[in-house]
Amino acid sequence: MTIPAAHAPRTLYDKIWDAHVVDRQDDGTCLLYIDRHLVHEVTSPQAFEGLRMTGRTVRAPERTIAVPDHNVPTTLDRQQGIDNAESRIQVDALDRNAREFGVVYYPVNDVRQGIVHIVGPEQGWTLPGMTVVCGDSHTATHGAFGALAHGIGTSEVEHVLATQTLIQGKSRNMKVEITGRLAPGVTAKDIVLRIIAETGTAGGTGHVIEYCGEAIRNLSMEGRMTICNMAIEGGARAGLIAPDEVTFAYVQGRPHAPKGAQWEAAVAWWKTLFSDEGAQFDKVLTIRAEDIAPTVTWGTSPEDALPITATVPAPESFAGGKVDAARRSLDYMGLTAGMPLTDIAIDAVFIGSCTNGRIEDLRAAADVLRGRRLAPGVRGMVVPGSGLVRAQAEEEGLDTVFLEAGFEWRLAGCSMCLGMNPDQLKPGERCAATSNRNFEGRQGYKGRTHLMSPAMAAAAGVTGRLTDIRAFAREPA
Ligand SMILES: CC(C)[C@H](C(=O)O)[C@@H](O)C(=O)O
Ligand code: SF4
Repeated sequence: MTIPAAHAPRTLYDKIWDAHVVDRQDDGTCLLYIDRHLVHEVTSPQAFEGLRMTGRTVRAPERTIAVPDHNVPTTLDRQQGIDNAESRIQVDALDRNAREFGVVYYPVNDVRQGIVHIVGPEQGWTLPGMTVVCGDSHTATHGAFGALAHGIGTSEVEHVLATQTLIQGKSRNMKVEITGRLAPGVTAKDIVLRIIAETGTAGGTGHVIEYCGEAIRNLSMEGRMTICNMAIEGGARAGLIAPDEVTFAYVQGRPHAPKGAQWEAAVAWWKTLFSDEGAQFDKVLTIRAEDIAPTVTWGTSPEDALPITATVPAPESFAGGKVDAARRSLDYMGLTAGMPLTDIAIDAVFIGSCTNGRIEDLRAAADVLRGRRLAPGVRGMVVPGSGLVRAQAEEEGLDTVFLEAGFEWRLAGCSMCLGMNPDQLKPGERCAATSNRNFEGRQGYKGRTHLMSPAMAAAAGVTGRLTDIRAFAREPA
């Protein structure tokens, strides 16, 4: 029996896509309606300039949300302004553009300012079933709500500003299922590092990944955002998680979430947003949660990830082109094959970013640090993902825990995730980081990055070495 097209089982991705098609060309290319356009200062100046030069306006300013994050200083004196000219020009341009074009705007001195991917969900701009775009690759984060969230380039930013639509070809469907339950000490970050270690950074190329399975269902929204945030590091166009009661509870009551009868109607629709029984995926990966260990990266690509109990791999153990890449990675990272990962000494700890800069991440780090101190010679920085995350942490006394442990307690921004502001590693410095990219120079010229969960980064700070949180948790503070 052939199932009529209208009733053919569809994936979550298919459903959101279909609901947003404005126009379809013969070759399948579509014009999609965009529900939310998030804007930061790095990828928007030319786009606004393009509008200005052609006398156009922003089509839907009430759906356009601007916030500076990459270049802002995170020190308490940041109202004094930005020293670096390039950074200052970008932040000033956003300020001028946001006001001139009348978009929603959280300036640097607003308590709601923060990393764009933390602010969107926090304010209730990001909702299930929406299309969300931003001139930023980690827009995938918003997929945690069951929203189709794409990173776009600057010319596309201009197109969306002007038309509230985006030209897109449809990606293929990929399913990543995490069955069973996570062991103690294992977090969303470990799941996603493990996934990328298995698929490689190109494994998701041309696909939208839907993450599902018991271990995903059991994650908080914070954990789900950590997973979707790194979909892009696995090469995918976007990551998605079907919305459920956890999602609705997170969204309800947020400033821009629907209210009253609109809320009821919205939830009724959101409940239809899941992949139908029998829906076809082009690619499937299944991992047992029980098999996932606390995971860290050893190299200069997010796929260079291993359980903390492993040793630094020998380049010859890889196949093809990866042999040279691994050799170069080890050289850059200053590591020797065969060395236990837990022998790697660190100089710095960075807790923050759109991957792990939310309140739960800060709580997890503080739980490890309570009554403990950074190892001698190790410097640490906690950078909340938004002003509201910072305020919440202070209400819970987490700032005191961090300060007593010897960490700096900063204002919100991207900070040392990519060091576009003064928060950078010095050449040769090695950092336990909760961010998402360990590329050469990512956190500062010749800086060395090991990616891991907030609890693992905190534990590394205390011992001065990469540390297995499971063994650490048994030691008295
Ligand atoms: C600056 C911006 C365009 C970039 C991105 O697209 O991801 C940044 O956020 C990053 O994480 O490298
Ligand atoms: S926190 Fe890092 S990954 Fe996230 S948007 Fe900022 S620079 Fe990009």
